[in-house]
Formats: sequence, C-alpha cells, structure tokens
Amino acid sequence: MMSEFRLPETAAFDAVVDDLVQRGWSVCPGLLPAPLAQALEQRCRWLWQSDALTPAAIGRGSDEQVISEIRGDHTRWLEQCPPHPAQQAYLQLADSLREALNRSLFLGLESFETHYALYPPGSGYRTHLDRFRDSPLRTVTLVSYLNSGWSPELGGQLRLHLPEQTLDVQPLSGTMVVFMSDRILHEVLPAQAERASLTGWFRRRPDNPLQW
Ligand SMILES: O=C(O)CCC(=O)C(=O)O
Ligand SMILES: [Fe+2]
Repeated sequence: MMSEFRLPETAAFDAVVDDLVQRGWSVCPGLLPAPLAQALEQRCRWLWQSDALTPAAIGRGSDEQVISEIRGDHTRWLEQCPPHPAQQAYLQLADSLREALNRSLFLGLESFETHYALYPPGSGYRTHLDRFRDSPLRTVTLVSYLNSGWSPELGGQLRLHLPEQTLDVQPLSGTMVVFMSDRILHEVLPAQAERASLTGWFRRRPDNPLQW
C-alpha cells in the first residue's frame, strides 16, 4: 500500500553513512519530513495525555529499575501502540536507513526497535552508553525529535560527549541523530517543557544465534 507520507530519497542516507564511517555519529536536521514529524508528534502527545506512556527503566532483566533522577522519560514501544500510518511510514524510513547502513558498513543489522519518549519538565537522562552489558546486539541508535518550535532556552538538548568536543543538539522537530550505540557517550539535559521524541536501536545479527 502506498503511504500518504513521502519519505526521503535513498540518497539522503549517504551523508549519514559517511558520517558514521568517519566519526561514528551524524546529526541530520530536516531528515524526517515535516508532515511525518507532525503526525508522529501528535501521536506521542496524545499517548502522553492518555496516560499511555510509562516511566522508563534503566538496566535490563532483574537489574531493571526506575530512577527518575537518572532517567526521567516516559516511553511506549511502537509495536505496543495502536497502529497508525505515520508509524508505518517511520518504520519504513528506518528500514531504508538500515539497508543503507548494511550496504556500506557491513554491520549485519537485522532489526529495529523503537519507542516514543516524553520527557516531562525537569527531567533528563544522565550520561550513558546505549549498549547494555547484557544486550550487546544494540549497534546503532536512531533518535528523531518531534518538537515543533523548540527554543534553546528550554534546555532539553542532546549532549554528545565526543573525543574532540562536546556537542549539543536541539531536539527540534525533523532532526534525526544516528550514532554507534557502544561508542558515543551522551545525555539529555533537563528540559523546561514537555519534550517528545522517538528513540530506537538497530540490532545486529548475533554471532552465535544460539547464545541469545
Ligand atoms: O532523546 C534523546 O535525545 C536521547 C535519548 C537517549 O539517550 C536514550 O533513550 O537512550
Ligand atoms: Fe541513550
């Protein structure tokens, strides 16, 4: 079925792939088309207002705990949300990016998992790496911002702690950020307004499929 949402041309992913090869991260303002970003923002805010997002935990399995001073967002996996054409389109976009990454980087990325995230005022996410000790398959992180009209005074920047610099990214609607999950230390600075996004991970094929 044709989607009502236009997606970026495959060539738009070339720059992302180049960035990842050269330095392990890429910041792409406007890569998420505006109509799609707006539809996803509406979904995210509607879920938040309907109390359908739950406080996010850190750690995995028996280690899992909610500590809102460390991580304050409320999330819901896309596959657990009521279906919507915008979500279909977003997954299609992620799949094209996955294929582009596989073609050039030979990462063997085989799946994508993503959740909506809403950071209420005052909350952030302290410095961390996305690859869990017991979940080594998360390989590339993809964050898409859904805040139309964000202003820098509101805080809520994604801060990348890079070897060469500290880089702050505004969580402005349409910006997509892609980085290597095991290498790039990052944090979300506390925001003074509700901050909406989609965060996801491309997972690679296990080396030994029986092990995981
Ligand atoms: O929303 C962001 O800018 C990053 C979120 C994040 O680091 C995470 O969910 O692991
Ligand atoms: Fe993260």
